[in-house]
Amino acid sequence: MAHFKQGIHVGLVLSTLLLCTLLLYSYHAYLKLPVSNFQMRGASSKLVQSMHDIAKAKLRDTDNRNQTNTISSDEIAEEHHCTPRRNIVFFKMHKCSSSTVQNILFRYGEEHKLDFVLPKEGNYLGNGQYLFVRSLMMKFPVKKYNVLCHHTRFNYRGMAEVMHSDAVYTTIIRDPISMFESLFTYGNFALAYNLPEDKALELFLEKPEYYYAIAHTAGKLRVRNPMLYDLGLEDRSLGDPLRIKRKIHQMEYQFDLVMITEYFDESLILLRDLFCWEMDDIVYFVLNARNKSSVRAVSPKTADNIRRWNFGDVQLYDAFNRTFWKKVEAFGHDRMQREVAELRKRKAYFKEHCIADVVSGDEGVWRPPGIDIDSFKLKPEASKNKTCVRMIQTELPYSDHIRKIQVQRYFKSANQRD
Ligand SMILES: Nc1ncnc2c1ncn2[C@@H]1O[C@H](COP(=O)(O)OS(=O)(=O)O)[C@@H](OP(=O)(O)O)[C@H]1O
Repeated sequence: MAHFKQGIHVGLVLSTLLLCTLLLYSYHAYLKLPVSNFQMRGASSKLVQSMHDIAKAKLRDTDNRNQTNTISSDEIAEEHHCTPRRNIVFFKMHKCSSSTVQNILFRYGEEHKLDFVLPKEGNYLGNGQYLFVRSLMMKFPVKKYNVLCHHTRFNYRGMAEVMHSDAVYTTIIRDPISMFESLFTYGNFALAYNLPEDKALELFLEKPEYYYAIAHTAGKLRVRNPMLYDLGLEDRSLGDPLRIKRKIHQMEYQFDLVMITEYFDESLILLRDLFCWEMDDIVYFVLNARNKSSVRAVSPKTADNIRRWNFGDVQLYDAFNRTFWKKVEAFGHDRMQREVAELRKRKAYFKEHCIADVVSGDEGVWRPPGIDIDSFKLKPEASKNKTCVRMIQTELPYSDHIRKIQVQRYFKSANQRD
């Protein structure tokens, strides 16, 4: 009996020791886990971001969002250095300063001879209603493409099929109030709903369900939660709180960076950090801005109505605003201030050297009837400077140019090239 008790005692001591060892081991393993983006600081941010990227790439490759992925140290070491990103999806969100970002990508892609996913003509992959699928694009003899940055409806699977597996996914969103007003006015929804132009927005928002039903039948207009619509949320889910929540949650995994129009320069600094690009790669002039005379004032009541009707976009904006500021915090507020100041200095430099004048309603710049768009006139000496010329080039002519050089690259023999 005494032996038996002693045996139990020894057994208990041994199992306690084993348990302690296991606990210590797990704690050690826990400490080695990647910290969240929120905790990132300065130089370490790229490493953690890379780990995050690898984890996301794995998530995508396995296409199993519930699976837990382990990251090997080899993978981390390989990703530790900063290599400029050339495989990029920029989901071009309507009326969210996306033409300005697209121009940055056009310039970088042209300079580095990257392969773009291109519409067969014009600037839309599809007609704005279809989710992206490869049949909407021009075919080139390449297995995968580098950059996708034209208007379409977001479809992660469809895009992943044509993009490299390490592509970074980005987009931009805007305050739902100014976004909706811009979309409504620029899109001339007054005409579509047969409403008097000067009160169309207010009248639409008095009976949005009624007008939405008309739009729905016509299957044409993105008038409810337009950002979520662009992001691929099905029409029938645009008023469904649960599906909206799920969509936003899914986006947290699918996008590496969601920029914010209201913090455009800060957004570009985060983009530059993610892409590992030079400061001059992200300089820009604001493109596709309406002249003030074409912008409608929004009263507080109308603003409330816009928010109520577009509650999904409001949730989207709020969620990614929080994510955005966590990223800024991780990046470092001081560093952000310094880099924004540097970007603005470079912008001022290019403005001084390139721009003679800002004009409104230029015939050469596409604009909807009745809307004036601001555009730029170059200084005579800048008209031969490629950077200046490209920086002011609007979406349609620049898309044509990119299409032309890509066709030349793949389909025309050397002696046919001009
Ligand atoms: N840098 C920067 N900062 C703030 N706002 C900016 C910027 N660049 C463009 N914009 C505004 O974005 C609107 C145009 O958006 P898009 O280019 O996405 O429009 S489009 O869908 O391609 O037609 C358009 O908004 P509205 O003028 O209100 O229509 C532009 O003024």
